[in-house]
Amino acid sequence: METVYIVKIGGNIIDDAGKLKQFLNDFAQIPGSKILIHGGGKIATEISKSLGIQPQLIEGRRITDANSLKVVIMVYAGLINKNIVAQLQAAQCNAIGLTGADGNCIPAKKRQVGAIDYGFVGDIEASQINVENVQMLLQNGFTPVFAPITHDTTGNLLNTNADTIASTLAVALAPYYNVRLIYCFEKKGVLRDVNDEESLIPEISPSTYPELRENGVIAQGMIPKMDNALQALQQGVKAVYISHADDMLIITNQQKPAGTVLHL
Ligand SMILES: Nc1ncnc2c1ncn2[C@@H]1O[C@H](COP(=O)(O)OP(=O)(O)O)[C@@H](O)[C@H]1O
Ligand SMILES: CC(=O)N[C@@H](CCC(=O)OP(=O)(O)O)C(=O)O
Repeated sequence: METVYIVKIGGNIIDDAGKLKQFLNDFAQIPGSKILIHGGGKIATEISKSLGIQPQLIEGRRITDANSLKVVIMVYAGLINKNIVAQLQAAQCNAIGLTGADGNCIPAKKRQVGAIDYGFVGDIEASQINVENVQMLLQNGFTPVFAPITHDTTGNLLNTNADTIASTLAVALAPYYNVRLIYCFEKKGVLRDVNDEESLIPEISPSTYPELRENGVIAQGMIPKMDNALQALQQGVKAVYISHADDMLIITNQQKPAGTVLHL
């Protein structure tokens, strides 16, 4: 089976022009088929505030009202996605920027109102992803770059967590490729003390995760990341890492572990 690296890059790296450039130059050096999924929550939060729209997040997930939706579409599908594509092109990586609506790659369902009304947030399923369209791009030498925006197939765009897009895409491609999923961010990996870079937890499994979550070691944005990462592993993705953006090439090009490795 051909290997595909699916890499997710988060808001704290995207927010720093120097770090983003370094990361994209590294990403361009990954050999073979690869897909990039980017977030950008931090920038959306800043731009929302500058427009007088107060952002609201619960456990790393954004409450997306009509005005917030306009902001995230502009920021994720426009500003961030197109800047990333241009920089990858400059690094000789034939990137093509997409939302889930493009080529109907990632259809979604608007989240039902439960205890919390998340607004215009899209939930996605691996079985609904149009794998053939993604494969067609990979087979023709393109590197898809997905923004965290999906659509409901009736004309409405929706906001979907970027970590979830990465894991769901990874699961959808798992029957066809040796999929290796890497969540890159600004810390060494999952840390026992979020302020101590030396406190890396090298391995996490479904049996060790609940305790880490209950005692608050894993909090905020790390909760959806861990939930998604473990689900991907349980659904056929061959390897999942949560690592520093600077360590990505250790995994992809040197084929050594880095950061936190998830295992069953
Ligand atoms: N145990 C932990 N180890 C590392 N980061 C953690 C941990 N618990 C919470 N976090 C937080 O999770 C954040 C990463 O998730 P998120 O905010 O979604 O960022 P990104 O989109 O950049 O990946 C870190 O910046 C950190 O503040
Ligand atoms: C529904 C939802 O939460 N969507 C996320 C999408 C962006 C994202 O995931 O960005 P990071 O990876 O940088 O956190 C949001 O708007 O914050």
